[in-house]
Amino acid sequence: MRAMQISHPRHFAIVPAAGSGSRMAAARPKQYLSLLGRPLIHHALSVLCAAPAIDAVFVVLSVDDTEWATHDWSALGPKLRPLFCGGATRADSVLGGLRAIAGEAAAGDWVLVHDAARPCLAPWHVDKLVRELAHDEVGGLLAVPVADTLKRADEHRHVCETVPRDSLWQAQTPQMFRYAMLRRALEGAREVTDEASAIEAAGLRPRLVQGDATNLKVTYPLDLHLAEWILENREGHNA
Ligand SMILES: Nc1ccn([C@@H]2O[C@H](COP(=O)(O)OP(=O)(O)OP(=O)(O)O)[C@@H](O)[C@H]2O)c(=O)n1
Ligand SMILES: C[C@](O)(CO)[C@H](O)COP(=O)(O)O
Repeated sequence: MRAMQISHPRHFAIVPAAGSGSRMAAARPKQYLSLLGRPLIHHALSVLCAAPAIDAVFVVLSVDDTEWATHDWSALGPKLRPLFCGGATRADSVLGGLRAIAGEAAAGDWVLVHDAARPCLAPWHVDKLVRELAHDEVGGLLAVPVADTLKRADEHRHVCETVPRDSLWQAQTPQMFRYAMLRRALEGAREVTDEASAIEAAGLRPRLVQGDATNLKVTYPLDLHLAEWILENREGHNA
């Protein structure tokens, strides 16, 4: 690891893409499902590679991934770097990616972790996150305020409580933290479903940067149709 860079940190994207997509129940991992004629993962990678603020985009693939090599990624340019070091969980995959780039990342460089399964990432999402967190001591994440009334269910799916939604947000990605801080946090907290949780477990408070609902995660089959609609109807149609 190099010395802390305070003045001009670089920005690296890490895209965990080593999941199996079990909830999608498709014949192949969801990151490779076709979305507007391209692998689903291609859409977010395209935005990240084109973002002026981002210096390199590391895709964390499963160790035995055989599909990556069957696609042509050349249109995305030289920033794109596959790493075959995915782990058993999302957190393991992200940590594997952080370890793999230890030789080139400095402690103070920013890392933006973005799910391969969020294909509707837009350039303005990245710009807003990077701009709003540029001078933040901790970092943070894109998120949207909860809009629905929330119910807690018992084991029979009867409502046992209405949970006040004030100050509740839904976490999205990218989640942006300093390299050394994020690596240390994930080394210490592996049972987490996002990077911010690891940072919180380390006693810090990530900042919430308001995104929007178009940056959805493709989890179930219906989400694929929603993603397609969003990309097709987005102003400027950057799909
Ligand atoms: N061992 C894992 C598990 C997940 N991911 C990645 O983390 C992101 C978010 O995870 P999720 O939506 O849960 O994807 P899957 O684990 O593939 O889906 P499921 O939970 O339905 O199996 C995805 O881009 C996925 O590829 C990963 O890199 N390594
Ligand atoms: C990181 C994330 O996308 C934020 O909403 C989410 O936590 C991933 O969770 P999953 O259970 O791995 O889908």
